[in-house]
Amino acid sequence: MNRIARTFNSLRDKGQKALIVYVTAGDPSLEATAATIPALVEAGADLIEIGIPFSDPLADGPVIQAASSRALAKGVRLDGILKMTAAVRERLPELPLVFMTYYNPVLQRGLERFCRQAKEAGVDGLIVPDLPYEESGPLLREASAQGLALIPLLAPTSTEKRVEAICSSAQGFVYCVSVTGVTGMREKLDQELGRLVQTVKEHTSLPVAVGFGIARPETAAEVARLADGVVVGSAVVKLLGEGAREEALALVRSLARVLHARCSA
Ligand SMILES: O=P(O)(O)OC[C@@H](O)[C@@H](O)c1c[nH]c2ccccc12
Repeated sequence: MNRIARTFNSLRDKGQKALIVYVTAGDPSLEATAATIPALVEAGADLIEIGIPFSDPLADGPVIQAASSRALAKGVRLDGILKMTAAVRERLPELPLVFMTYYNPVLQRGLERFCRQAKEAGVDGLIVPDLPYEESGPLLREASAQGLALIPLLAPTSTEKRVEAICSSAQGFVYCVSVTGVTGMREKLDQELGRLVQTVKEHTSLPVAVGFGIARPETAAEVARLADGVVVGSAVVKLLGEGAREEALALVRSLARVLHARCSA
């Protein structure tokens, strides 16, 4: 069993939900990211999503866009990110690590080489938001060959037919986007979220995580009633970007507290 499955299984056995935390690699520096990830885990993160900064992050809102620009301006590139990831992996052998990358950096490196190098660095899965399911075959093959999970994204606007098709080739977990739009903090979740998670659960036995717009423990608790995990990005990235590291860790602790409270669902 791989680290992603092991983590979700052991949380489920304890009646807990997964806290997935996203960080942009290299903001403010790769050294800082390498030090922040263990601190986030110590604060309660169960899985870390490492964002590879990209110049046209079309699925990202202002907070993560700004973090990506800052990292790129500092000269953060894929080779450095792979090295940083390998160092984190060495420190935290059991932590599930997922790369969030747009398709361009993958294509530039070459699908086979990208997947091999990610695997060598200790990565467990990939999220590629701008790769349409219809065109995901080649990457799915290379990722599978390396034992990397290609984690799909589904939105409240996805039709049931599409949910079914995407679930049939999904690996790791299924990422449900809670709102249509870009990443970022929001006050309210989409009314359709419950229906989407339900439909996904009818088509796969993989864990389901929900992300986009979750910033507060109250919202996380609401989502945890529906899904197996919650993804939090912008809220943490914003605080880290402001140099408010202690506040970022406090936020993660407060999210972990509600998600790791034993629930009966
Ligand atoms: O930032 P938010 O709203 O908390 O959403 C999580 C998100 O940041 C992370 O999963 C992510 C960052 N960039 C992405 C692009 C596509 C899908 C997901 C992501």
